[in-house]
Amino acid sequence: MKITFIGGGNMAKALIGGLIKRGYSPSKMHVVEVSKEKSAELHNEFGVRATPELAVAVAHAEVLILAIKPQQLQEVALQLAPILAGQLVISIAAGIRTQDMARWLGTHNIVRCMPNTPALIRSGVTALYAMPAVVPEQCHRAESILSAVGSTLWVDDEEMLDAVTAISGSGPAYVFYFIEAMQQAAYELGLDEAQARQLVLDTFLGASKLAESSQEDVALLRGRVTSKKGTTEKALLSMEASQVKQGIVAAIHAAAARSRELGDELGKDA
Ligand SMILES: NC(=O)C1=CN([C@@H]2O[C@H](COP(=O)(O)OP(=O)(O)OC[C@H]3O[C@@H](n4cnc5c(N)ncnc54)[C@H](OP(=O)(O)O)[C@@H]3O)[C@@H](O)[C@H]2O)C=CC1
Ligand SMILES: O=C(O)[C@@H]1CCC=N1
Repeated sequence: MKITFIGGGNMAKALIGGLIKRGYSPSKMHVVEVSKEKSAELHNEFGVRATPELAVAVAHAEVLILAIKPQQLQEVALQLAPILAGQLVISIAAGIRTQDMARWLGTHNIVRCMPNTPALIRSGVTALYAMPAVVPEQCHRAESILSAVGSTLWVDDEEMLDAVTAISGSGPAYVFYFIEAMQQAAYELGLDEAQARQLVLDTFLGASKLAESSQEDVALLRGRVTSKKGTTEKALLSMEASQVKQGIVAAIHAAAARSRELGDELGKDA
């Protein structure tokens, strides 16, 4: 399957890197990227062809992946409209709704999805939504691309993609933020960089694997760490006092609201 990415930034790189690790041939992937430096990087790092020319890269593709910023999408879609030739269009852009893309692109053959950057190591998770006109074979195509770089799920209500964006699309950043905080504490407590890295990352990996393998609620797993009058209890009380959980929940609501807002703001015709 020949895939053309439009936009060769962070998320396109994560998908391309993951697909190559899965065995996709770089020769089957094109990238349309305006920046010469980024194009050279893409070629050197992944061996894919990167060009600023839309027409040639689109003509060769069976699937187009829109990986530009939401603010760039309308302009690119309007350029694509006259040169599309029945290709499946997959958008990974936050917020932008399929009905708006369909109007700009002149096709309903659109799958909107929300991947995340762990796709680079084939540990991503992607939620997908297909416009009603997309035939099962094309849905399968989209799923096969995204499932090559991690797990996938379908949502039948497009609005749920705003929630997905806030949870798993942006989610790696929240996890990295928590890791940064734990590393900072580790340094302050006298551990060196290598020790802090090992202790923090293995704790995240171990706790995630335990939660995944367990049938029990994570609150119960947390309870097993928390000895009466012990250290964890002290830490969790401190987090409660600082309203850490409420802060995280509020932050995720803010991200979902921003996704909806992007759709409202950028979905209007310029
Ligand atoms: N980063 C993430 O974790 C995730 C991002 N997404 C979505 O993926 C999309 C891309 O995000 P991300 O990779 O982070 O953004 P980036 O800014 O890293 O990538 C977008 C790239 O597209 C280039 N570009 C701009 N205009 C054009 C054009 N007309 N033709 C071709 N290329 C162009 C940009 O160049 P320049 O910088 O010069 O403008 C940039 O290199 C967004 O819509 C985002 O919502 C979805 C899931 C997760
Ligand atoms: O921050 C953003 O808007 C994008 C969408 C999800 C992750 N990054």
